Amino acid sequence: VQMSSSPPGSLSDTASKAMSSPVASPVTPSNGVYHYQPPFNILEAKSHMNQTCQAMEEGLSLTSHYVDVKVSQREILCSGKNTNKSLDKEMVLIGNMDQRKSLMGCSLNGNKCYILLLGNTGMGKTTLIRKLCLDWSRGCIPQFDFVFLLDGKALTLKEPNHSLQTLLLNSSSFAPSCMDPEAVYTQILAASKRVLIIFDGFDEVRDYETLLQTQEKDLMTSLQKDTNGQIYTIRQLYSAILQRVLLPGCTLLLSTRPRGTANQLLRRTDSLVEMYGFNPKDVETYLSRYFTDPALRESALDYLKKSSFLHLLCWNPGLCRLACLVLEQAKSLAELPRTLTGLCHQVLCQKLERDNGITHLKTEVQTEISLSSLAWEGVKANSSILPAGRTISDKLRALGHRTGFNVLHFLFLFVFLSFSFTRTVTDRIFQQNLPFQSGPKWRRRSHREELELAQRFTVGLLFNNRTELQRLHSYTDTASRDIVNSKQALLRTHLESLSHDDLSPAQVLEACHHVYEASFTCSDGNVDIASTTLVAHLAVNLPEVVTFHGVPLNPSDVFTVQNVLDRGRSEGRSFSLDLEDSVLQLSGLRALVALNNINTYRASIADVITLWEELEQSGEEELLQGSVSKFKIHPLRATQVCHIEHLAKLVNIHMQKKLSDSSLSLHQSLCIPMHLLIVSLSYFSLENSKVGDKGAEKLADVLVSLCNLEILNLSQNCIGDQGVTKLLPTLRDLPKLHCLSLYSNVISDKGAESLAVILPHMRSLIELDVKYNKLTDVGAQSLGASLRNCKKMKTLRMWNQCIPYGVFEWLQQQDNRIEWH
Ligand SMILES: Nc1ncnc2c1ncn2[C@@H]1O[C@H](COP(=O)(O)OP(=O)(O)OP(=O)(O)O)[C@@H](O)[C@H]1O
Repeated sequence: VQMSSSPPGSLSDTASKAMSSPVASPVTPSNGVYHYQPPFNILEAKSHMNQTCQAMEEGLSLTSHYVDVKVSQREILCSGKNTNKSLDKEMVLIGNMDQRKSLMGCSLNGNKCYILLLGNTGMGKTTLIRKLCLDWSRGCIPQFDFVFLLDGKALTLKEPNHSLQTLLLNSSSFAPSCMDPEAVYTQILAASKRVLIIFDGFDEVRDYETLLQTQEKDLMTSLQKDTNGQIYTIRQLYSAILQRVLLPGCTLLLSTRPRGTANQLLRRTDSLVEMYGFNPKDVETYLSRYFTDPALRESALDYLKKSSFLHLLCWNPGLCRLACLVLEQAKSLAELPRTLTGLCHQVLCQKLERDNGITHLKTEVQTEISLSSLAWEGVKANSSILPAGRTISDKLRALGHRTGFNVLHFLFLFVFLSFSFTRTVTDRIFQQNLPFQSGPKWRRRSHREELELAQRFTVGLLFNNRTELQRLHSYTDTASRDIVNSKQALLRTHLESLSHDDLSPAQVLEACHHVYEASFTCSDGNVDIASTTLVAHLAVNLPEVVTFHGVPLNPSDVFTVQNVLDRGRSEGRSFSLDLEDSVLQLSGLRALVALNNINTYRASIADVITLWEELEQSGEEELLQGSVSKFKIHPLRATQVCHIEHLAKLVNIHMQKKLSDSSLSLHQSLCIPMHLLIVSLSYFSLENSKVGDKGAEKLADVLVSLCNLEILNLSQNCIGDQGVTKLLPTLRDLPKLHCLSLYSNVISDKGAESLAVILPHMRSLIELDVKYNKLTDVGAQSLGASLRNCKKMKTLRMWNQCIPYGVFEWLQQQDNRIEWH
């Protein structure tokens, strides 16, 4: 990740060598030019940071194991209409090809003051942040003299015992001891532009949202005054930093998982950066760093490539690390886990066995509170933190640490869930916590990644090998069999009674995962018949159009979906797939499109074209032909200007009858279905897509081909007179266009006059909307006059504040055939 444009061996390092003692002012005038003077011994702070940030986890260090991942900048769509913004929706979802284009590295160039780093569990946010700190300590980010890494988990500390000074100098990743904290603090305040504060460890966006809520006025005034000796809670201080009450000039970097609503946060954020995990090459790099012995490395890589699902799970760096742990021990390919549950189960057993933990754990369970009830309490409270008020022995706590719950959240959950098949989890509680529940409580909770993972593990474990399960608790064989049997039956009834047509796209994906975990977790290779009927049941009952619209599909998601759809083939089913806004990799798109029981599919046009090009290059004619003929764009939902460009490219392919300029052959036959799809398009909406005048010009080229277009919605797009003038000749030639919306653009009288000239030639037009543009009475009257020659026109929406009501009434009297709004 390129964090800065300046070379290592930076200004601040050089300067700091010369300035090892604190100076009174960081900025001193000399000859009228201000030279920045670093305030204290930066080298000492950097050396401390270097040590604290190096270690990733047991035996791994950033220097030896870090894989340079790319991050992607995402656009924020602020329509301003939605008061309860969900982060997932408000960020512009981009297809794989656009994603690649935006892999440009995260530039902390000082202009971006509020940066949000997004990524799901295990995607490497903390690791990236540590690398950033390490880079700073090595002088690669010279624009910051102070970097403070603050822990989100500290929010749970309720006691008011910090001032800003002690928070930064004692509770962050900063130097362990400061010779003259007062002086350093003064420097920090005076040079807040050279301060980077990083918040890591919050579970989700919601945590930040709550910190942005308005605080009491007295408290804010007191914080602003920053009176010496005054102390606050961590929450108050975090909140004041995020609300720019404290250190207003500093740069903020917040890391979080992307779930939850983020109304206020999105408004403040300057830059949104997302982590996409490892690509196949990164996985190889990781393995080659993890396995230093060449023979071991080769066999691990070979095993991994042969275990499809495990290989795909490595897309998540956290899971890649777990995969390496099992690869390290695997003696044969057959031993490798085939599900997420299997992977976590093996890692857990490995860790427990190494620490001789099973014995401890069994004793603990018998003498202490039951771990299973703790697990369910945690899941029910949506928390991975051990429930407060419970007395948990130090031994158990230490075991939790050893098994990695501080490192990998889900592993921790797994430890506890392994015990959920005990009597303390009654059938009623078990049923209440099964997936796909409805009701307001669940609507809120169902967004929780932890809960979904817990449910997935539960299903996987239930169908796991009995002896494996028994390794983790001390029940007798019969008792454990009864418990598992009764819970398996409950789960089966639950899954089979689902109304599949009512499942949301995300729930369909979850269902695919559940049945996959149930079918393939069992490590002895004996696939349980009951669990495979779950796959068949889902495949038979899925609706004909399976949509994952707007649900990002990672490589392992694609695998489980493919598993169910493919099973549908043997059950005589075929499907239409909606993969629009599913942000899936090309390999995933290819895998799904290649299924021969897929009738049609929709996906990002740019990704689809790239797939075709790849198939053409690799000479896979049959697959190319299939993927062209199955592709469907109708009804087209274009929401960004780049979608117009992609559509233009598609039209171009159709016109030229070849995929690219370098294509040798024409694909006459391949172009026919595409041609039909494009020209059959009747509805085209680009509402609120920042089209602008430039986009309008590109759009005009595309619209030429859409001769069946009936409805065109271009509302809220900043299209002005120039843009509308470019569009008009094309609009005039669309023979079927009966509804045109240019609502809420910036068209003024000049544009309205051009429109008035063209209107009588748009013979099918029935409804025109130019409401909330910049027309005055002049433009309104031009349009009004033109309407007399528009035979079919029935409705004109044109009102805005600049048109006097009298003009409106007058127009109405002139032509009462038209409905005026
Ligand atoms: N770039 C990387 N290079 C090497 N290993 C990585 C990288 N990113 C992540 N990892 C591995 O994945 C593990 C999980 O990563 P990390 O803790 O940074 O994820 P996270 O996004 O912060 O997760 P959470 O949201 O659960 O806190 C790390 O402990 C490390 O082993």
